[in-house]
Amino acid sequence: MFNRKNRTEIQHFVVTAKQMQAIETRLFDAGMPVAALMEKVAGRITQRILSKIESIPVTSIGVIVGPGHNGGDALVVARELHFLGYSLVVYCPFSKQKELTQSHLKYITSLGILINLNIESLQNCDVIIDGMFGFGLERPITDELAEAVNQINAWKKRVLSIDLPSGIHTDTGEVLGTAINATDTFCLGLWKLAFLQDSALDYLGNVELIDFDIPLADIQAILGKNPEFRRITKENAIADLPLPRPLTSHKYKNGNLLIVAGSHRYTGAAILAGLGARASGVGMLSIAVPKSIKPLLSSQLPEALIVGCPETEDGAILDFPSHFSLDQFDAIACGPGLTQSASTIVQMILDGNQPLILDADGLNILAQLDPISTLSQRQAATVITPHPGEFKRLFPDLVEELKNRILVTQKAAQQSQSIVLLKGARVCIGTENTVWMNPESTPALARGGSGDVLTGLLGGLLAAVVLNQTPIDAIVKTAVWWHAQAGIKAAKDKTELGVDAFTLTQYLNLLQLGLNSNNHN
Ligand SMILES: NC(=O)C1=CN([C@@H]2O[C@H](COP(=O)(O)OP(=O)(O)OC[C@H]3O[C@@H](n4cnc5c(N)ncnc54)[C@H](O)[C@@H]3O)[C@@H](O)[C@H]2O)[C@@H](O)CC1
Ligand SMILES: [K+]
Repeated sequence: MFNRKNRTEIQHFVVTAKQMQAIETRLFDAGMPVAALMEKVAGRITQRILSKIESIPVTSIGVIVGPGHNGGDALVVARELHFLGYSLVVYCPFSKQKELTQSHLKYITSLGILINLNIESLQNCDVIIDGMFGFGLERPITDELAEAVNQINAWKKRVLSIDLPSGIHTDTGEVLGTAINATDTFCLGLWKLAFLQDSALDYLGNVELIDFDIPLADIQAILGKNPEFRRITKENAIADLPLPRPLTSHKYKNGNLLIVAGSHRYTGAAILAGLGARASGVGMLSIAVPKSIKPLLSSQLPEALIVGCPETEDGAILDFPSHFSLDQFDAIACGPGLTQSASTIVQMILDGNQPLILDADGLNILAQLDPISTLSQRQAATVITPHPGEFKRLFPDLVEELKNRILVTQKAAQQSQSIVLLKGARVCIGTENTVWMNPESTPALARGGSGDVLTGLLGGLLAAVVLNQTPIDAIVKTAVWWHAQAGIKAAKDKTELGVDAFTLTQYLNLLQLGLNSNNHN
C-alpha cells in the first residue's frame, strides 16, 4: 500500500491569479485534459467537504453554481454528493456558462436535480457550497447577484467556498462589491495572495489547501527559482534557527546585541524588548536606556549589561555615554519606548554601520528625516517594523496602495532598500526580491507591548546570524513565525484576552512550541 506523497514544499508558494492561470495552462498544454483535472480536483474537494459535514446532521446541501469553472467544480461535487445520498439543491442564476460547466449542468439535470434561479431555494439547506466565482472574478458583484450573496450571508449558515469566497479578489483580497462570508474555504492547488491579505480574513473562515499534484517543475517554470511571494511555514521558519549550536561555541559567536529603548514614560518597552532578546538565545545583550531607569532594567534582566545614558529633561535618551562605541555590536534594535525626544541617538545609529532593526518611536523619528534616502544610504542592512500608521508616515506616497498590503510592502522595500516588516493580522515582510507572509497568528497579539517583544527577539536572532551569514530576510521571517506561534500557544492556554506582552515572553520557549535543541520537532 502506498501513501500519497507528503508535499509540504508546496505550502510555501503563493500565487497571483495570473500565475495560477499560467501554471494551469502548462498542465493543459502538456496533455492533461481540462475535464479530467476538474474531475480530480472536485473529487478531492468532495472528500474534504465530507470530512467537514460527517459529524453534523446534514440532509440537504445547497450549491451555488457560477458561469465558469468554479461553477463546474461545484457541479461535480454536487453530483458526487447526490450519489452519496444527500439531497441537493442547485442555484444557478446565470443564463450562460462555459462549455464544460454547461455540460455538467446538463448531466446533473438528467439526474433529476432541479436548477433553481431563485436564491430562496437554498433557504432550507443545512450547508451551502459556494461555487459562484473563483480566480476568474473580474468585476464587482452587483444587482440581483449581490442581493443573493447578501441573503446567503444573512442566513448565517455553514458555507463552504471552493477556491475563494465568491467576491474576493484573488490578488488584493478586496471585496469586489460584496462577498460570501465563508465558514471554510478550500484553496485549490496553490495558495492565492488573497489568503494572506488582511482585507479577506473576515471572509475566508477556516482555510485549507487542496493539493492536486501540480508538478513542482511547472510551478518553478512560472515562479522561478526564487518565488516573488512566499508563505512562512513551520518548516522554512525552523530551518533558519541558529540551532543546533556548534559544540565549541562561545558567547561572542552567538551575537552581541545592543537594544536602544525606553524613557521615563515608557520603561516597560525596554524591559519587554530585553525579554524578547533573552528568548532568542543571543550571546551578549546590552540595553541602552536613560540612566535614571537603569536600576529597573538591571533588576529585570540580570544577564544584560545596562548602559545608563545621559537624558533629556523629559526623560528620553539624549546621547550615549562618552567613550561608548557602537562598533562592538553585531546588531542594534532601536525604538521601543524612546519617545520622539531621542532623535539625536536615532540619527547617530542610522549613520552607523551596524545591521539595524528600527521600530516604534525610532520610526517616527525616521519619518522626519527623509526616510527613503536615509534608509537607502545605509551601508548595513536595515529592518523596519511599522504598523500601518507608522508606514503611512514613512511612505506617504504609498498610502493609497496600502489596501494591497503585500504589494505595498514590496514597493516600500524596493524604494528604501530595506526589509520592511508591515504589522497586521497577516504580517508581510518585503525584501528586495521576495515578500514573505505569515499565515498563522492570533488577535491576542493585538496589544501594547507585543511589538516590543518582537523587536527584541528579532534583534537577538539577527545579531546571532549575521556572523554565520544567514540571509537577513530569512531570520526576520523566522522571528515573525516564532513570535506568532508563541502568541497562538499562549492564547490556547490563557484565552485571547490573557496574552499580555510579559506573558507572551514566557511563551517564547521553543520547547513549548514543540521544538528541541537539534532543531527538530
Ligand atoms: N482550469 C481548470 O481546469 C481548473 C480550474 N479550477 C477552477 O476554476 C476556477 C477558475 O475558473 P474560471 O477561469 O472559469 O473563472 P470563474 O469560475 O472564477 O469565473 C469566471 C466567469 O465568471 C464571469 N464573471 C467574472 N466576474 C463576474 C461578475 N462580477 N459578475 C458576473 N460574471 C462574472 C466571467 O465572465 C467568467 O465567465 C478556479 O477558481 C477553480 O475553482 C480548478 O478546478 C482547478 C482546475
Ligand atoms: K467560490
